[in-house]
Amino acid sequence: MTEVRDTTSSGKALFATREYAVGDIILQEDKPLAVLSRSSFNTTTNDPFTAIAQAYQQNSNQLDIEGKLLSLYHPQSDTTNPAEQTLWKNSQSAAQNDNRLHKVIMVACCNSFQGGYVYEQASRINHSCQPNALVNIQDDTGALLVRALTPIAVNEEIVISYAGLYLYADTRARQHVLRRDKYFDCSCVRCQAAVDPANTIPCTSCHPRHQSQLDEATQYDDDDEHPVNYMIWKSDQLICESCGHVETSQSSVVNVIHSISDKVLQFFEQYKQQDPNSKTLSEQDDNETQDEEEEQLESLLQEHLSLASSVLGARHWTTNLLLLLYLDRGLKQYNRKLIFQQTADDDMQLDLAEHIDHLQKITQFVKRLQLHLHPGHLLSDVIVGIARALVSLGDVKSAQYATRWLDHLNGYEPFLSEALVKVVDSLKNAWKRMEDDEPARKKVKG
Ligand SMILES: C[S@@+](CC[C@H](N)C(=O)[O-])C[C@H]1O[C@@H](n2cnc3c(N)ncnc32)[C@H](O)[C@@H]1O
Repeated sequence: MTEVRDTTSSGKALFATREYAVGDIILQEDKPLAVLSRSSFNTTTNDPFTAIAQAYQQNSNQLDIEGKLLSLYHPQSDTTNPAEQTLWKNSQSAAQNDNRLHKVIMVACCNSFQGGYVYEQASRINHSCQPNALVNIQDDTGALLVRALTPIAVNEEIVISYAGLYLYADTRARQHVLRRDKYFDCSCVRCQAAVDPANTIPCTSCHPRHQSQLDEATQYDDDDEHPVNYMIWKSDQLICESCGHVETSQSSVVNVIHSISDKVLQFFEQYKQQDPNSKTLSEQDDNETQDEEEEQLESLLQEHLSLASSVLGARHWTTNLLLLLYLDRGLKQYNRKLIFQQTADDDMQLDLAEHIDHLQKITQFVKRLQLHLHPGHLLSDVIVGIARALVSLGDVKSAQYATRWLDHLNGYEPFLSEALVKVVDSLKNAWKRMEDDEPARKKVKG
């Protein structure tokens, strides 16, 4: 049960009128009000604003929904917000002097979910970098469910993340992406907090750099006898938690952090566009070109990961999100190899040990952010990937270890697809099946 109310800083918003526990359904909309995206209709342009205009004009119930669409949020002509001014200006020519169409385009830009879906109620839900709810949309029908990610009290605002993977980035990067892609300046609690744990680097005084590079022990931070001292971003400066050394926002260190963060952000965009999994069938290249692109992308990923970890260290968001992409790719390659080889050879076992080490590091990073979100929110796919790879080794011990990893997903079941819940259950029980089969296997071997 929810209600739309006005707020002082972010327009209208959706509020809870009863308590919700984690996993409860807050809102359900069986179909969207409109689908306004390039892929939804037969659009013939590369300009995203013209694509929205074409999609709208081809929408058969255009006249019935126009009133409802125009009542959704869109910038006014006198807006003083630079991001909204840009949206206003850049979308104007696509509307070809049709004021209503211009507003529809802006409504789509400010309110649509992935796939171009715009909803009557869900499009009233504001963004927060500390969300308490998660939206799930069925690809084919556009049916939408909003579930509570954290316990929600009566009169609490329902907030979701519009930031995708960047939810786990630092404040500067999140704000940049939201301004660029969603046209607003985020005023959420996390953006206003003094401390930004995603922007953490080894202390520049305790760990002097050689040609701006960290030594390997500091970079990997896995030697318990020589712990690394970290600087945390607090109220506009980096402060060492151990020696008290300070780097102000004007220091060259901060410039370096910004320039690497910008480079990584650019790389993420390139990765999103080139990743074969995110391309539609008509966009996919032939096998040879695909292999070349894959190789290039992989070496670029490695290059960026090595830059981030050697300069910004193991706890910085750039290192951890790049590591997550690397892990995801590694697990997919592992599974592909397994299909051809049936059993994992020594090299694959070493790869798997490295993947597990990476997953441990990213899990620690997520905990340090203190977002009050379940680790499954970022890591469910890779946790299942690791468990699948462990079970494929075929021995009881590895399968038991897989179960321990899958236990990290306890409590996150309402957010997993039905198919994935089945996979998780079957992987969790794999060691019991192996144990039952063990005498028979030993007999065959003997
Ligand atoms: C999908 S609408 C959400 C509902 C909207 N507030 C309304 O009045 O209908 C998205 C717009 O809400 C505002 N908004 C959402 N989250 C915000 C936030 N964290 N900080 C500031 N503005 C926000 C921005 O104007 C954004 O373009």
